Amino acid sequence: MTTLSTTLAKRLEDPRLFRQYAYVNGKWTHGEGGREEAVYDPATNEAIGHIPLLEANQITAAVDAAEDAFGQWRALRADERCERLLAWYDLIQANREDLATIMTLEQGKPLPDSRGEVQYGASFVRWFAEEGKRTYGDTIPSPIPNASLGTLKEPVGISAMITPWNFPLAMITRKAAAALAAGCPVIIKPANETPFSALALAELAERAGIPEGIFNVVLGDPPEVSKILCSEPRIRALSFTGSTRVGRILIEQSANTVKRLALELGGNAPFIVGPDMDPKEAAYAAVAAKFQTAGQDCLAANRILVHESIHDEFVEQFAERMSALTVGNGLESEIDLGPLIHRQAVDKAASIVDDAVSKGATMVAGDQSQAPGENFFMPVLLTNVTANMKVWREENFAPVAGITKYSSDDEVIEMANDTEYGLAAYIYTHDIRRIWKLMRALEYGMVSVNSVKMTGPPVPFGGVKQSGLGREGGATGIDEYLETKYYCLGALGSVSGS
Ligand SMILES: NC(=O)c1ccc[n+]([C@@H]2O[C@H](COP(=O)([O-])OP(=O)(O)OC[C@H]3O[C@@H](n4cnc5c(N)ncnc54)[C@H](O)[C@@H]3O)[C@@H](O)[C@H]2O)c1
Ligand SMILES: N[C@@H](CC=O)C(=O)O
Repeated sequence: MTTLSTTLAKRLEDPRLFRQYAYVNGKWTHGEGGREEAVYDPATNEAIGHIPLLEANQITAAVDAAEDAFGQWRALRADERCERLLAWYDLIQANREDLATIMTLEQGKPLPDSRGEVQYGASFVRWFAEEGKRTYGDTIPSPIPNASLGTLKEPVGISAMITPWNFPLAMITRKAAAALAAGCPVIIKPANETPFSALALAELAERAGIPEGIFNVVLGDPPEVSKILCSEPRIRALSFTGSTRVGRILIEQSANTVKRLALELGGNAPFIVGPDMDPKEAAYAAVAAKFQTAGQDCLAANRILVHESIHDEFVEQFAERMSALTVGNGLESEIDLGPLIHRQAVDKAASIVDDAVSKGATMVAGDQSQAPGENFFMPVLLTNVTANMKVWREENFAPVAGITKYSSDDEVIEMANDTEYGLAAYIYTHDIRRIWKLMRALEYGMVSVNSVKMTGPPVPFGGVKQSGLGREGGATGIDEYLETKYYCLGALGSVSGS
């Protein structure tokens, strides 16, 4: 196994947070078959470390460990699990600068954004630590004589989590904290592009006193590992965040074991600007909603739909604001957009732009000769975007903004819903009737009105249509990891009120 890369060694206050092993049953584990994979800093293409690719029997060993540990963990009182989770939360906070550095090195996002994600990720741990104490069952008025009926909430069992590279920490904590609080052991398979944030979380979970076997991070060839996790009958729940393409594969692979599935999949968010809006205010908001994480965000404004009466002024303001965005290595200061995750993402972005231009879109800005490195993509602004273009149909996951004109509310509703996706939508207008009409008509799991920011621990995060199943966070996020057990206590004698 390679030693710490010099870049990381120099930058971390606590180098033990940088682990190049899987974490199974409380032990740092190498691959028994000797296979490993390099992890690269997308800004420089420098290898920052290596991860082992585990063999099938090692993944099964993680399930064995989780099975052995489950009984003790579920038997803890909810407030005892809460204490462990709060200790984990405190450790994440105490190490936030190192966690942010690791994230920027493996993911590329600017350091202030990484700090924001660490904070965001930690907030789910605190939220679910508390929610675990409120997993109430019900009392049911009995239709059966002399019986008492009700429900208990019980942990679903071993829960597997497969997570993406764009939010390498928060997409783990939003799932794992809920499962742990509910009393479930977790087996996490992070994206191979960004494993080190997950492994740092494992190190901190161990320090927080989360017992061996309860928090596992497995690494390997993604299709190989996912297939084992999906077909393993002892794993009762699978929570996945990633593309709709892979989500569909996991649904199929989980069919034989009839797992509980929570799927947070792709988005294709419309950003609707009403005729009453100040074009500058709306354009600045649209730039913020489009370019976070260099456009590699499931909530990114993928299709910007602007009323014809303010379209030209909006485009002008958008272009001006966009031209002020700085692109560079996320470790440097004053950077707005880091690199894309790898070269294939750059090629995909370029092909989406080429497709749009070949079908009649106008490229207002986006000179790629200015890109500061191989994996960077300069922000692009396209106008005259139409529904036959990839930039409309696909989640572009890149800093490519496409603007389309519309003329009426009914037209924009139809345009916005013209997609298989249904994660998030933005509406910018101050007209209350329009707000209400659009909000009700949009086929999306989340609608944000006059606000770019829409997420946080109390929010039921999730999509409709092919953007997923279930909700993460909020008052119901923990339910993904709980079973409802109904009970009927009969022959109680005549108890008044039973
Ligand atoms: N809805 C949400 O909350 C949310 C949040 C973040 C990202 N996303 C989505 O994630 C996608 C981007 O992330 P990504 O590129 O990492 O997604 P991805 O689907 O390629 O990968 C996600 C995870 O699946 C694994 N994987 C990849 N191929 C696999 C296969 N054939 N079989 C099994 N597992 C496989 C990856 O290793 C990774 O761990 C976007 O579509 C984005 O919208 C959604
Ligand atoms: N930005 C999302 C993650 C999607 O990529 C979130 O806030 O959870």
